[in-house]
Amino acid sequence: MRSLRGVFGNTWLVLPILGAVLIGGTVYPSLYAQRASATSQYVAAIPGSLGTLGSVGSNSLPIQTLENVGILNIGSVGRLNLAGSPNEVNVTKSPKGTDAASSPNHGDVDEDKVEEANADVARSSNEVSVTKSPNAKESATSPNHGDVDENNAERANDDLARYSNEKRVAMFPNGEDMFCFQGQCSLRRDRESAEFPNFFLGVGPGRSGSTSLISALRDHPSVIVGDARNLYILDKVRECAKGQSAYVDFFTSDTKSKRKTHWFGEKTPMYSSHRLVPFRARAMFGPSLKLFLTWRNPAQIFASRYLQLYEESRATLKDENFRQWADRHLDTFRGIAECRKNLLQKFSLTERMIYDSTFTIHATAAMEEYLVRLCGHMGDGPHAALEGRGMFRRWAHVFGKSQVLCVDVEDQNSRMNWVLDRIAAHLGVDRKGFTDQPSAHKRLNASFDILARNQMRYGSQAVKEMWGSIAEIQAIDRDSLTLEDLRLFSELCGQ
Ligand SMILES: Nc1ncnc2c1ncn2[C@@H]1O[C@H](COP(=O)(O)OS(=O)(=O)O)[C@@H](OP(=O)(O)O)[C@H]1O
Repeated sequence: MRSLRGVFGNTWLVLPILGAVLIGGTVYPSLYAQRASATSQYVAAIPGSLGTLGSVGSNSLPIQTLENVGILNIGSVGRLNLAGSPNEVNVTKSPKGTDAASSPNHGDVDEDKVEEANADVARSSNEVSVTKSPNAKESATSPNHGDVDENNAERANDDLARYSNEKRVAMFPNGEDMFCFQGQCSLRRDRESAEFPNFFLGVGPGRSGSTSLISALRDHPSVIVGDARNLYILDKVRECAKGQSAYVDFFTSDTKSKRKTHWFGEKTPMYSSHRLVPFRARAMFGPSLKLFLTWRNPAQIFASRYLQLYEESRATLKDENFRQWADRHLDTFRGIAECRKNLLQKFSLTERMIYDSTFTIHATAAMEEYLVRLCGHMGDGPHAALEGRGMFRRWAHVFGKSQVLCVDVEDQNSRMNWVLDRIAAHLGVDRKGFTDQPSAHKRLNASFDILARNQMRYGSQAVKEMWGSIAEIQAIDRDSLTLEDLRLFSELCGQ
């Protein structure tokens, strides 16, 4: 198995770090001090854990533990010499540079929330500012796009190194790991101390049937769904910092004792597009979190979204026809993808490699934080659909396949009782608690026809172009898939 060191081929960097840590941090005192301070964070986060965690901050960690806690692996990521790279990091702009560069994260819905989430990412990232591009006004608003100059690359490299040492994983004596991300550490799977010992999240893209899934879940007597429809917790650093207590206000009517026997959960489509959410969720709930990933053909998602905006929030469409609207988001998507690709190339990595089984989740988290800081992420739930079935790989990497259940909207449509069987098995709840539901048997691509009629207001050319956009969106998913992705998709979706 390739380790990160193997991937980067910089074993020589690891040895001094290991030496320094083992002799008590004399050569790399800051590394050691940071690790010790991270220990106090764990202690603060976990009531009653002082005794068990004391050893994490001691001066005599065995090598095995250092490997396990990720310090060596992550340390090696942090030491990569991005700043000293002979080639400057140039983020290629998408063809329609202005739109794409201005806002990697903009979405059509709830711009406030999206902006807040962006600001959170920027704040949490020590604000690596980017060199202003010719579209200065708009680029400047985004921490994430544009050309990255050498100083900033150097600062980013420092940030990555700091991240690597501060936000770690600790090992409990019994071999259980605890994952920390941005100061938030997962609690032990100790039912007494966790606010929500049994928690699930709906993390599928918007317009993929997430509301009907959550309604079915809400129906079960052992399942309690958050008060509001979309809770927007994990896309905000501020909320994540509260740990599981961030959720308490949304479940006001339910007592703490009920939380030990019932499943609690929420769905927020934004979680599918925010690249850091899987890591935050892992830190907040630990490895036992259950996930529901609703899936729908990305082109259908786009058609459904456009029509929803047309009905509910026409102003955000700025009178764009479907082609113009879709192009705007395709440009943003491609701009982000290009930016990530260029940065990853500096490390001789690809998207696929950082979600490969040879990468620890801690190393993937460090890399994602860095990429999100410089390149941004899609800012609206439905737009995550452009990532296509690759999204299954990301969630399975962070939680393991057994924690992720795919719910394809086509199955909700044609065999809902089969879907309910699977949901009950996934949560381990009594199947009889779900009311049998007739399948909807809606015409699933109805949105395309409705969209075509809608586009007539822009003329027949707009209808023709609409089909071009739809083909492009479908091609992104199709062309990026490997056999392995397809296998994972079939396995998780039960197909
Ligand atoms: N059972 C079943 N069969 C077929 N289609 C279904 C089903 N349940 C939900 N849907 C369709 O899913 C779309 C809404 O998805 P979401 O609930 O995820 O939307 S939202 O992001 O929360 O607003 C919306 O799609 P469109 O009708 O194409 O707009 C719903 O009709």
